[in-house]
Amino acid sequence: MLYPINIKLEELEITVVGGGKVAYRKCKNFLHFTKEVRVISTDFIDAFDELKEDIKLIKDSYKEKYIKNSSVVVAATNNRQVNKEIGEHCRKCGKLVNVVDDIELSNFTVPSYIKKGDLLISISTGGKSPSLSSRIKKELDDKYDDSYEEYINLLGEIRQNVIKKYDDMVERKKILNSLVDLTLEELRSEYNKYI
Ligand SMILES: C[C@@]1(CC(=O)O)c2cc3[nH]c(cc4nc(cc5[nH]c(cc(n2)[C@H]1CCC(=O)O)[C@@](C)(CC(=O)O)[C@@H]5CCC(=O)O)C(CC(=O)O)=C4CCC(=O)O)c(CCC(=O)O)c3CC(=O)O
Ligand SMILES: NC(=O)C1=CN([C@@H]2O[C@H](COP(=O)(O)OP(=O)(O)OC[C@H]3O[C@@H](n4cnc5c(N)ncnc54)[C@H](O)[C@@H]3O)[C@@H](O)[C@H]2O)C=CC1
Repeated sequence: MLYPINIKLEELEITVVGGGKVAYRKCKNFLHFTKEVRVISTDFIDAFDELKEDIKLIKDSYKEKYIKNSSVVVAATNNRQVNKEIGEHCRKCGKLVNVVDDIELSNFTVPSYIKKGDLLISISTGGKSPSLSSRIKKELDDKYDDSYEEYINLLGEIRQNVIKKYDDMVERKKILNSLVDLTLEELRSEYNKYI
């Protein structure tokens, strides 16, 4: 069973090996959370053109030297043997590695997720059904709409003030717990009470 963590990617070198549909999806996801991704592949699908500002493309077949300084690696070629070699090498070096055709060799996987401002909900099935992860994501996307971005920003601002104003932990917790019962409209109108 894999442990969920939220990780700061900006400080890490990320390399995706492969230039097909799966590699493209992984790159796009990374770029929601960091500024630059390196991609090594013998060929790239055209979709990579739209990412070219934010990715560093290296057109070559995989070589160990390309991932020497990478902390996060995705093995996404269509060659099982190459993916396996990357996975085994990374595991030996203590790198984080996602082998897209071998969950056993991976020490991380990529969940489905929705992101509304700072709200992040991720879904995984332990590799049993990526299609189900994707389905659940669509269901949650309807429930947690774009208004959550503002809602969470308001909650965050109010929380900082409540922490400053109330020293009593019990009272503080009671207020913070009750704020999430309010709708966005209610929160907007109660905002001044706390600021
Ligand atoms: C283990 C994992 C490793 C990893 O890649 O991280 C993995 C592995 C594999 N996926 C395969 C197939 C498909 N993957 C998708 C889609 C997604 N796959 C994603 C994650 C994961 N996929 C990780 C586990 C996640 C979990 O625990 O649920 C998502 C969530 C995130 C992302 O990749 O961005 C993204 C949904 C994005 C979204 O909508 O949000 C679809 C759907 C489609 O394309 O329509 C299909 C075809 C239908 C099907 O198989 O269900 C195959 C078989 C390939 C073959 O047939 O040979 C393997 C290899 C194997 O199973 O060994
Ligand atoms: N984890 C996931 O979400 C999913 C995983 N898969 C698996 O992912 C693999 C890749 O799928 P696609 O992207 O659709 O394949 P694809 O055929 O579109 O792309 C494969 C890419 O790998 C590159 N490549 C091949 N050998 C290479 C090497 N030695 N060095 C560098 N680059 C190399 C090719 O140039 C090509 O760009 C499939 O084998 C499949 O088993 C498939 C669907 C979903």
